Amino acid sequence: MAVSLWKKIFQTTKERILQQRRVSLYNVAHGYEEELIKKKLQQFAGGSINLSKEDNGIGILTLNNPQLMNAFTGTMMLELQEKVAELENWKDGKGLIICGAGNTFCSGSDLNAVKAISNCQDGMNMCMFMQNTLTRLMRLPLISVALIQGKAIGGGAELTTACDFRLMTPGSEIRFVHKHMGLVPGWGGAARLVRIVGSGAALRLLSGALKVDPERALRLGLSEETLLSSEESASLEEARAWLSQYTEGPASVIRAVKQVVTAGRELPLEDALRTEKDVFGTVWGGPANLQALVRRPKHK
Ligand SMILES: CC[C@@H](C(=O)O)C(=O)SCCNC(=O)CCNC(=O)[C@H](O)C(C)(C)COP(=O)(O)OP(=O)(O)OC[C@H]1O[C@@H](n2cnc3c(N)ncnc32)[C@H](O)[C@@H]1OP(=O)(O)O
Repeated sequence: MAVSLWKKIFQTTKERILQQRRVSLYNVAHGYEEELIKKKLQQFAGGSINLSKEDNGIGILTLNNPQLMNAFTGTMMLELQEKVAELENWKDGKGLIICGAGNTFCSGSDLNAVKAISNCQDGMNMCMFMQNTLTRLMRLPLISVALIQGKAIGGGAELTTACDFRLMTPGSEIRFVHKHMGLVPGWGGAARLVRIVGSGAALRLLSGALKVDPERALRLGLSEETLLSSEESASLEEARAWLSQYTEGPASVIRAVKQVVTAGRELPLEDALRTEKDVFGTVWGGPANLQALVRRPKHK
């Protein structure tokens, strides 16, 4: 009886949480025309988004367009959406590291593509497309890290704010250059930056288009740690080691932890409490909990 009740709660909760996640930020009611912008973005090819899902539950998502400092072409934006959907369905996933090829992070939108979609309709549709995708990325039930090597510029800086944490290598830089492009962030970077560093610091970084080096990022709370190495593979190994401190344990529990924190961060208190109760119901009396009750670990 108890087991079947637990299973019913688990299934209902899982469906509700999944449903919440699948409701996009923008839809036709907002004038968003996804098929139109996907067709347009398809015209701007180049580069790729590579995803490696490892047995330890850590995914490595690589922005791969090093000739253009990993600038996002149209097809890379489409591939990012595909990879986020794949990660939403990766039940064993616990963590995610986002990095760029060629020892640099990302220099934002491909300016060649930006020129061709500079009209209002295409620009707004691209903005909503990327906000939908980065919001889904942010809400993945995985602990995500942006590994910033080299430059994270414009939309690249915005992408870092869609991750739970940022790690920077010596000499790397985050810079919201939008002002110099006659823009403001369009991929949700401003809204997320305010929540990370506060409105005062966000206003200074955006209005000054300030270069944020690792030391300034640490002071602002924008970066968790400055890694020791600036070498590409060594810094990735450091990032894996850093993330593994937080992803050790059953995937069901790590994913539940991210879900309750996402609820606490985004929902009004009473909704967050109800979501926490629902997520609690998916782990209480579950395999990991029952095994721990047998083991009786000492938390010294
Ligand atoms: C809504 C759009 C907005 C957003 O998404 O919010 C944006 O992101 S708009 C784009 C904002 N990004 C930029 O303006 C970055 C422009 N690039 C640079 O400032 C510099 O390239 C750099 C990133 C600081 C690196 O400088 P450096 O190390 O000196 O390399 P190069 O400048 O020589 O770059 C190598 C090569 O790559 C090309 N490149 C770099 N960034 C882009 C880009 N965003 N789009 C297209 N191409 C880019 C650069 O032109 C060089 O190519 P070649 O000239 O052919 O050698």
